[in-house]
Amino acid sequence: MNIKPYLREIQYLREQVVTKDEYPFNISALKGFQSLEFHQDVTFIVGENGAGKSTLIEAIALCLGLGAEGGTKNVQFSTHDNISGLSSYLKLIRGYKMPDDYYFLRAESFYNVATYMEQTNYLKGYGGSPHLRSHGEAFLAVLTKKLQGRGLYIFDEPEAALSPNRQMTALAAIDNLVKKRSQLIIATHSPILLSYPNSVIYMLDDDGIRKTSYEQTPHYQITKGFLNDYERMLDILLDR
Ligand SMILES: Nc1ncnc2c1ncn2[C@@H]1O[C@H](COP(=O)(O)OP(=O)(O)OP(=O)(O)O)[C@@H](O)[C@H]1O
Repeated sequence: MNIKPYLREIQYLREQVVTKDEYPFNISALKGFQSLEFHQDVTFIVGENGAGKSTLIEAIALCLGLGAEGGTKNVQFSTHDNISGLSSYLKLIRGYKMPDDYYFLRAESFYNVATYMEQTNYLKGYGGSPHLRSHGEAFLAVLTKKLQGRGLYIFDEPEAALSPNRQMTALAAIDNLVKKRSQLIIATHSPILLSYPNSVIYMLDDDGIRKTSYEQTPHYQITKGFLNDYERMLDILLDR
């Protein structure tokens, strides 16, 4: 029996927002946004820097009861006071089964989570202190050791510390988690991760949030264009 998706949809209660001209409600991509349906395996959120991916991903994580800086549900701390109010206006539509496991892997604050895990001496599943590994090694240890499957996992730029080779390792780790009945929601800039087939890709831009295909993403097109003819691209970019 298929127990997924754990999370079916989010709905944005925009009509209840009073301060529509303030962050995060003034983000262009959110202006016409009403709801977003999740894929039972992987949902990708993409968009240009500043499009609002982290804001949306953080709000989904907060609605699920995860801490803003990441980690498991037990990790609840904040090193700074810049959490957006978006989560108060999101309604989660869940599936009929709850996941057994939750994790929010957030590249920008992973260091803080690692410090917190060390201070609280709770390193179970991490295979030792993340601080005693490279940034990329520590990320991969979360994907391959900490996450147990049957989980709902939220990742924000998991590729941040990974070489292209290790991004392919991460892709295989994501597939392994899907095969262990997990559902993942991933904000990414990685054309390697985005190739994952059992997925939907949502693009955030000034026109809103829309579904797109892998080959239509700028990530695919720009990377392909650059690598296919990097000398010509360098001529243009460097004006030579
Ligand atoms: N705490 C904040 N207060 C005010 N504006 C903010 C805050 N955090 C982010 N913003 C703005 O909101 C917009 C969306 O930011 P967000 O971090 O969600 O983008 P992103 O798509 O995740 O970008 P990136 O790919 O660079 O991580 C940006 O214009 C950003 O400057």
